[in-house]
Amino acid sequence: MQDSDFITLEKVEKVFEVRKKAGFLKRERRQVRAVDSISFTVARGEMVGYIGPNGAGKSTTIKMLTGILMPSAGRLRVAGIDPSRERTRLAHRIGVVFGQRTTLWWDLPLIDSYRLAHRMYRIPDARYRENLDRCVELLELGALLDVPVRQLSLGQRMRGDIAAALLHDPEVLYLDEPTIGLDVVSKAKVRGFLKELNTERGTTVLLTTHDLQDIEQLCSRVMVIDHGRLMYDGPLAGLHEAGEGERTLVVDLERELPPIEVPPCRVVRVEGPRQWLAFPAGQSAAPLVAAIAAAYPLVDLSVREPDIEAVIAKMYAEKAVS
Ligand SMILES: Nc1ncnc2c1ncn2[C@@H]1O[C@H](COP(=O)(O)OP(=O)(O)OP(=O)(O)O)[C@@H](O)[C@H]1O
Repeated sequence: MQDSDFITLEKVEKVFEVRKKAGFLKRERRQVRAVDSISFTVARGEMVGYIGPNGAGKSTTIKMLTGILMPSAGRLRVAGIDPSRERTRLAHRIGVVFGQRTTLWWDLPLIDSYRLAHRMYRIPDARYRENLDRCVELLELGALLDVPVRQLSLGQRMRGDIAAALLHDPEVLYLDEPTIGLDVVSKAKVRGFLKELNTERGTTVLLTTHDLQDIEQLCSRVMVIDHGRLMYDGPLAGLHEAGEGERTLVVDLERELPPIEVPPCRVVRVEGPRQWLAFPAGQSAAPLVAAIAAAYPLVDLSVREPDIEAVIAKMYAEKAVS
């Protein structure tokens, strides 16, 4: 294994057999192809976004990469290890964070979950101390260590979960929606920490998210999966181009007025004094904001990023036309 193919998938498939009720006593068998012949490699130290609509096959891929699920076909290696055959050996080299679920002990103080990880992974004492101190400092967990996990806010718990996944120095970190439900400040903290982890420690990160800003701020490369197939693999800028992504200016005027006319903005919605203006994602908002402020009685304004679903939907629409 070389550093360039630290994670390797070759025509990986996962087919689930599901039984569906088809009458009073009858059940029909049906196959769901959750992952359909996916191939990619991730180099050591890369930080890659893995995105797609609900049910696209993201979690199934991550579960195969951790060894929880066995592929139905294809070849898969993480750090030279076949995950489903050597799950325990791999566990010492990877960390996993699921945004919607916690691996922490709900009723116990946060520090107890870390002590457990210390023993479970047989982390040498000095290494454990060093990693814990570092996480506590960078993730601002100092005041939270003695608080039972159930009393933590979502953002605090997420930071606690990330620390738990890193105490054993994993070379690979899988993050499934690490910023879901977090406020702006918590999101910034989590992103800042992940960026530092990647640059300072060279940790390889695979990130699943619905938040395009996570990708924008963290990943130089993004993969899009839909219906189990890899639809795009490249830089985020290219995805915007492929999807002709648009951002939206939400403008509050002093009073109700006819639709704003500032090209290339396109008014997509009007509600009383509030108007929504779409503009190309690649374009800077600053000159548009200045033009609107000069010509209209502006009270407030914000910029909304396109969500992943919108970008992907556009990408398909473009493909269908061409
Ligand atoms: N254990 C299972 N048994 C049967 N079908 C499954 C199972 N796990 C996943 N699936 C199906 O496989 C497909 C892919 O699911 P997966 O959870 O990987 O998607 P996802 O991209 O992670 O979606 P989300 O963003 O909603 O988490 C879906 O159609 C799902 O219903």
